[in-house]
Amino acid sequence: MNKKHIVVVGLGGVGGYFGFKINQTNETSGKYTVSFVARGETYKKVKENGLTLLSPEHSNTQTYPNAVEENISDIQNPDLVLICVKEYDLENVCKQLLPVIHKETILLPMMNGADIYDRIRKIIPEHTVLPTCIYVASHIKERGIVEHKGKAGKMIVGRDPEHFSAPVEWITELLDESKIDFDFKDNSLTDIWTKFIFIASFGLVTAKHNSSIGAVCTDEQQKNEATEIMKEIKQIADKKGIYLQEDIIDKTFEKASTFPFETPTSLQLDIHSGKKDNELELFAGAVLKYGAELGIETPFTQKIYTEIKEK
Ligand SMILES: NC(=O)C1=CN([C@@H]2O[C@H](COP(=O)(O)OP(=O)(O)OC[C@H]3O[C@@H](n4cnc5c(N)ncnc54)[C@H](OP(=O)(O)O)[C@@H]3O)[C@@H](O)[C@H]2O)C=CC1
Ligand SMILES: CC(C)(CO)C(=O)C(=O)O
Repeated sequence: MNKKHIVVVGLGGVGGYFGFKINQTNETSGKYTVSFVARGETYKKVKENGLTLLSPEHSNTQTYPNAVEENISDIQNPDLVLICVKEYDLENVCKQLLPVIHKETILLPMMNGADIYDRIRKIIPEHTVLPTCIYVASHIKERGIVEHKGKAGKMIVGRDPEHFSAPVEWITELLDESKIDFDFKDNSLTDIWTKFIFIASFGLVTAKHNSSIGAVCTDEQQKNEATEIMKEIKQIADKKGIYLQEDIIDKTFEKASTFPFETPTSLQLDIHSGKKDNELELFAGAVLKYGAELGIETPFTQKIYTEIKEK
């Protein structure tokens, strides 16, 4: 039997952490074929030196996949594609994947955001897409070198609602063998939206004020702004039939208060470091789009979206 071909697209914080784990296990077992897709400087570095992960979980920091590709078009017969890019690269990646995937290829987006499944579906309508929620704290230290801090990363992977019976057992086996902490659920949407309500509200408010998670929990104005954004997201989830706890807003503040006071959010860091791209559309754009589609007013998200855009 042919080995399953696993492709990791994007070797940043997420792809560099989870892709490393899958590949390092496979270097010993040889059970799968693993390819990494990276671009520019990252491609050159990983092709030359392998992928480096600095993490308390791995004493051997290097891993070398079966192939490193610079272009998605060079991938052949992928069985599983881990999409590990920021939201602003998603459509571009999906358009390039469409001609290289085969009928049975499964797509596993490892990204934040409530609308990722819908956005992939628009470009890739037929294939199995497993909606997934990711928890990890990892970032690019240098091209080809990813640093992971804190708790072990975790994935909550769900069945595709449109391909509920797609054979995914081999994927859970792969994650198990790779010693990745994961839950597999029939429906992962509650997990995805529970994380979304947190990162969207805290991301937007910290980005507006260049503050911190602690400041959003304690400053009256910031707390109020985050609360109003969460209310809008809760209404959207309700209308979409996605279950969120009734006291999700209190629960979200409780969770946020367990973070060190000064913790920044990724959206805030991206906006205030003047990076060319950021995930504002992922956090606010999605709320505005769903609000308009479902006839739900989203004035607080609209206001903060405009304020951040004007920065
Ligand atoms: N990092 C974290 O701790 C967490 C991140 N997330 C979410 O996960 C998603 C991924 O984030 P993260 O890994 O941090 O992002 P990064 O920016 O660290 O990594 C994304 C990588 O994808 C690469 N990439 C983009 N397009 C292509 C392409 N066409 N071909 C090859 N490589 C490509 C980028 O390349 P280049 O460098 O050239 O731009 C970059 O290296 C986001 O939605 C984020 O919000 C969720 C939980 C935690
Ligand atoms: C947990 C949190 C909100 C802070 O780092 C995050 O994951 C993010 O900003 O993307």
